[in-house]
Amino acid sequence: MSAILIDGKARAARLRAEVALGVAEIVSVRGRAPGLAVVLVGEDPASSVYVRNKGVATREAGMVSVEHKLPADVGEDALLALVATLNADDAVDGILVQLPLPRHIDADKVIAALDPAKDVDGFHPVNAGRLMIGQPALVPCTPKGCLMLIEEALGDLSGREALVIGRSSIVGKPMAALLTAKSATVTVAHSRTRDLAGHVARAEIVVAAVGIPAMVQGEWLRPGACVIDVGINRVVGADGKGRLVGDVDFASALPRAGWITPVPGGVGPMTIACLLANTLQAARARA
Ligand SMILES: Nc1nc2c(c(=O)[nH]1)N[C@@H](CN(C=O)c1ccc(C(=O)N[C@@H](CCC(=O)O)C(=O)O)cc1)CN2
Repeated sequence: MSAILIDGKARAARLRAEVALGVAEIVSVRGRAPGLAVVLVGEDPASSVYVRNKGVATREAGMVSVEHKLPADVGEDALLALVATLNADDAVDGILVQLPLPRHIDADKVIAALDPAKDVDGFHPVNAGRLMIGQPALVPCTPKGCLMLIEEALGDLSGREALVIGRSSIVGKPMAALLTAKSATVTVAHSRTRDLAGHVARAEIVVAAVGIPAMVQGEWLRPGACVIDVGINRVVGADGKGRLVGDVDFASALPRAGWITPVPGGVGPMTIACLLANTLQAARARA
């Protein structure tokens, strides 16, 4: 048996089309398209690509995208001043500061300076707290997209055994909160977890977000599990060419899983589609 491949690109395209319809509606009511401000500090090649792709997707959905590119040595104060300006700008419905930031900048301080109502990444402590206590919030894009893919594969998640591998504020923790809100029984594994293979073997849902290439072995999986691979790891193959691999060993997982996301083409496209959905949500709330 071979797992069903979860097509994140196709699901993301559907979500983007839904967002575009919502944008047209808000434009007809409010007379102005939602505006997203994206801040990029430095010239990290991957971040530059993500920011460019976000700009393209935002405009394709009918929204306004404004990119602010700052040099890698920009001071924290200057970045905080830009955030304050964007917070106060009525044409800006959503603000996103691309991560990672250079080491001399305190990312937590910058995120905390965002207006929570414009925090379309869902990283602000107010949004993180609301998610934890089950109140309406802007939810981080990657786990939001993962949940959509899981629900589409499995339907009702109530009582399902879920394992989230990784406890970052961007993916692991919000993912665990979202699955808990759907009444799944959630375990969070991390670098200190003993017997990771044993936890994986019990899980009907595995979300791998550790950033270690092919760490999760297919033989560990419970047969038929729904495997969501958040990892985007650049490795050099035996042929000397660079390629992307996830946190799950795809070749060994494919015959054992029930559903699996590929890398690329799984979770990644959902991240950007959910950013558009969050920007529309923020614009609606502000309208
Ligand atoms: N402020 C934020 N910073 C970062 C986030 C985020 O959600 N907000 N997430 C990641 C990067 N990221 C978006 O910013 C992102 C990563 C990957 C993809 C994607 O579509 N990946 C493709 C492969 C792309 C490639 O070839 O490199 C895929 O998986 O199919 C989109 C967005 C960290 N920073």
